[in-house]
Amino acid sequence: MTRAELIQQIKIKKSFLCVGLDTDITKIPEHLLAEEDPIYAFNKAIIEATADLCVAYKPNIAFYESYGIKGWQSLQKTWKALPKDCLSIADAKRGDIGNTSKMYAQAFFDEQQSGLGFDSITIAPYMGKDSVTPFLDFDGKWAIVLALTSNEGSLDFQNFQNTSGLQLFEQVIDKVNTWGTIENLMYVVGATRGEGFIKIREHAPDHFLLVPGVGAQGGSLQDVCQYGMNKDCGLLVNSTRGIIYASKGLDFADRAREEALKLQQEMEVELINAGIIS
Ligand SMILES: O=c1ccn([C@@H]2O[C@H](COP(=O)(O)O)[C@@H](O)[C@H]2O)c(=O)[nH]1
Repeated sequence: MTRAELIQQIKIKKSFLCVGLDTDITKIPEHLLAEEDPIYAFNKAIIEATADLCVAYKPNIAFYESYGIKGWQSLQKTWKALPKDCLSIADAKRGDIGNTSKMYAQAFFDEQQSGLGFDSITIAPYMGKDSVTPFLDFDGKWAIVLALTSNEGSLDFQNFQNTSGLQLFEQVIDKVNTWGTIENLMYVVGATRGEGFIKIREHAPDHFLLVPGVGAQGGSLQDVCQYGMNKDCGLLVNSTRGIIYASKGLDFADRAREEALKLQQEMEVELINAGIIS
């Protein structure tokens, strides 16, 4: 999916919601455990219940690879069930020396080789240029690079200042910007970082940001929009547990839809206030 197509979907759906698919078999409704592939059955129901309300889906790969071969099969079926008008994000946080990163990129992008053809993948940039650029060599695909994450531990390194007063996440963005473009690079910025978005936008005014941390982690959608939205919206705001685990009963998909709808409605207001839609 291109940047222009993503912006178009945001305008059509009046939403910049990304639904996380971190499917934990211990948290899904009991009646699904009788299914041949309970994880896929759960994901399919969530996708069908939310597809018109979101512009992206983000399976976190840990929740699939932890089940070995069966988990990868659930992931593949889930990826195939994702609507074509939504950006598919493999939240895999990969990155290694160049020839290994190339294999990771093939694993998630090259459908002919691996059976998976995600639109984008999250990348940990710690190993530098050769660990990131193999993901940028795939036409039409996106690398979503960790910049300022939502977790407590983000403060361990990401805020370190150099002698010019620039924090590490600012230096990361400045450097990574030189490897790609706003057409194939996004950054991860946690919704819990509020005013941190001001600095992020100084360094990446036009890039899309993938923003996890609303819902279960307590980040504020309003703050994210106030400090992080740009003229094209420039945001994909993710919620996972707050949507997919809204109920453990027979009504789980309906309750997931209700939670997604609440976020979509708040997003519509933000898009109208910013003059992006009318
Ligand atoms: O900084 C980051 C980067 C990634 N994540 C991932 O996003 C989702 C958040 O799930 P919630 O249930 O909505 O909290 C999850 O897959 C994380 O691994 C993040 O939270 N923060």
